Amino acid sequence: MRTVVPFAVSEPKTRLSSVLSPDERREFARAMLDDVLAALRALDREPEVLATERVDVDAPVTVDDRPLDPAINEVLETTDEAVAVVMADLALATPDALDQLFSPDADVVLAPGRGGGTNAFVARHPDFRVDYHDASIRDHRRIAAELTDDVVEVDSFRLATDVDDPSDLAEVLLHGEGEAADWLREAGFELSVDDGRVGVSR
Ligand SMILES: Nc1nc2c(ncn2[C@@H]2O[C@H](COP(=O)(O)OP(=O)(O)OP(=O)(O)O)[C@@H](O)[C@H]2O)c(=O)[nH]1
Ligand SMILES: C[C@H](OP(=O)(O)O)C(=O)O
Repeated sequence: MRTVVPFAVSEPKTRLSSVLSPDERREFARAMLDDVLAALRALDREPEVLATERVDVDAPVTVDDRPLDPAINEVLETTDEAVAVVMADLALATPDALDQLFSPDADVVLAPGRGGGTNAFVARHPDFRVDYHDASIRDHRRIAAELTDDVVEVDSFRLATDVDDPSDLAEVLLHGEGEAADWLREAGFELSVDDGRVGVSR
């Protein structure tokens, strides 16, 4: 099985622009990527990074500057074995959580994200293709169902938590166990609880 981690290098996490500078977004995105790669390696996976431009990471890198759909679909079209795709912003992903993605021996395994995305998947069916963005889990459920009945969805808080918006940073401080949580603390972020509302302050 190929394990692919897509990574936007130059302008990542624009939805965090209100709380992080461009350089901070690059650093934070990189910390989350490193956490995801480490969690995959702890499962004896050999992740490869599908990056929008050259990047110096401790993993094989394929550069493809096209958007996610054509880049990932080319991997699916040209690979004669199962493919796993795990997003680089799953800052809560642990080996145990990721094991829920790899353990089911189904034609397609989907890990939905809060807000409707598709945070990870495993495709053993050779004709599965991706259609990311705009609540993509709906599209991927349809695409998989058109191919096979053998589809499993992962119910995992950790795999469902991708870091898109400033409100997600609280989850990283609460539950993150890797570099991304450390990076936030070193950048001066703290958890804030005000009248039951949880957020971050800096
Ligand atoms: N290779 C590749 N990876 C991408 C691309 N767009 C997003 N990604 C990665 O896919 C993951 C999920 O995508 P998003 O949550 O949209 O990440 P993002 O584009 O950095 O975030 P926003 O700018 O806030 O939309 C992130 O870890 C990105 O690094 C792309 O066009 N190509
Ligand atoms: C890539 C995209 O991420 P989102 O924009 O939903 O965070 C998706 O999962 O379809």
